[in-house]
Amino acid sequence: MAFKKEPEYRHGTLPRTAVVLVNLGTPDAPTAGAVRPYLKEFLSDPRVVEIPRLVWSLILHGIILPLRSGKSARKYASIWMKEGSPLKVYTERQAKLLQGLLGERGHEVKVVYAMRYGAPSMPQVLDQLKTEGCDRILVLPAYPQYSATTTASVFDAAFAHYAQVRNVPELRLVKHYHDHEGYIAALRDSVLAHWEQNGRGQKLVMSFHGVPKRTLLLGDPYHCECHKTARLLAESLGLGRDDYLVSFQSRFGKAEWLQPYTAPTLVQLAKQGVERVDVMCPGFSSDCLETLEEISMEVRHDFLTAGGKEFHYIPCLNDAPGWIRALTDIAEQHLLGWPTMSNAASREQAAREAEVSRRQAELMGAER
Ligand SMILES: C=CC1=C(C)c2cc3[nH]c(cc4nc(cc5[nH]c(cc1n2)c(C)c5CCC(=O)O)C(CCC(=O)O)=C4C)c(C)c3C=C
Ligand SMILES: [Fe+2]
Ligand SMILES: [Fe+2]
Repeated sequence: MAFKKEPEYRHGTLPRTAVVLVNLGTPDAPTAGAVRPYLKEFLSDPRVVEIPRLVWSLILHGIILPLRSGKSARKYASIWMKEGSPLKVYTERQAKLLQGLLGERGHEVKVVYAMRYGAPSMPQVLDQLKTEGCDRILVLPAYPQYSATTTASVFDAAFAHYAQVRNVPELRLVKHYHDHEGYIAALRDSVLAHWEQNGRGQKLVMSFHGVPKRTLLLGDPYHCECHKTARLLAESLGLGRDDYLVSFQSRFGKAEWLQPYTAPTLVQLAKQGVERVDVMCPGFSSDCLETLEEISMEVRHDFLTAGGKEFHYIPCLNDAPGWIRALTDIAEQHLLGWPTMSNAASREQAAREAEVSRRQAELMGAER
């Protein structure tokens, strides 16, 4: 295969380091016509559905896409914001705010966002950074917990893109931050703020996106990382073992997924006489279809129908200032060792280096 010709970029253009915040992706519009190609791209990823390709292709094109696109579009329509899909709106805001805070901390870094599926696509964004002369790239997936279905797929897309590039940039990847103190503190603060405003429920339910149970048996650490996040958050809130629950949502298909499942868990709580629950989704850094529609609408309905009285949904971290600080800390910790200081600082460093070179040259002259 032929590697592409290198673009002519503007040498000396700052910054040369970029952070790419990558989220899952979302359709461009809440219509069947826009949802279908998005689902096709997403569900064709072998990291997401581990079924022999030919069999899966028949199921996907024959059953899933025709049946699900319209149904899914109606759900998207129920949560669409005037600026667009919540997932994209919040991811874009996070990238802007991260850019601002890294700048305030003296880093000369460009922050952009990309989507694993849909737009703006990773190849498009990584190509753009190349033409701008960025040769150090930090890929920061928006997923706190590592899973092969999500995080590894983002890494695959970066590797696949650079496999076609002649002059590959330095590349760093953030694998996870499920136990990062800033992330846990931001979650804790969001719960405390909610309790302060609305009072406190009998149980705090932490619902994470599910994955097939088979992936856990094959060694994916996702399940473990979700439980660690939950334990650390519970500890930081001073909760006892009976005060909170971990569950897994968004099951897809007939196979067994991680248990317990969120919706049946809430129905069971209602039937046991639990009147008020607080529900949060710590694995999603932005609100999206799976939180706003599935949890805050569908599961709320299930709980109330089963006899529950009050269902409080605690929003995701979205653009909360504490979360942006944590995200900035995470990025900063991974940028360590890369020359990202501001122009002023790098000019000072350049002046110091020039002085050292001048002295060395003098010494070499003296030795001759
Ligand atoms: C088919 C298997 C799926 C796996 C495995 C899976 C893992 C997984 N997903 C997220 C985060 C999100 N998923 C979202 C939507 C979504 N997820 C699946 C399927 C799987 N996810 C589908 C088919 C959809 C589309 C919506 C639908 O038709 O039901 C979203 C929301 C996107 C949005 O636009 O708002 C997120 C976010 C994680 C974290 C994860 C594994 C850990
Ligand atoms: Fe999903
Ligand atoms: Fe869902």
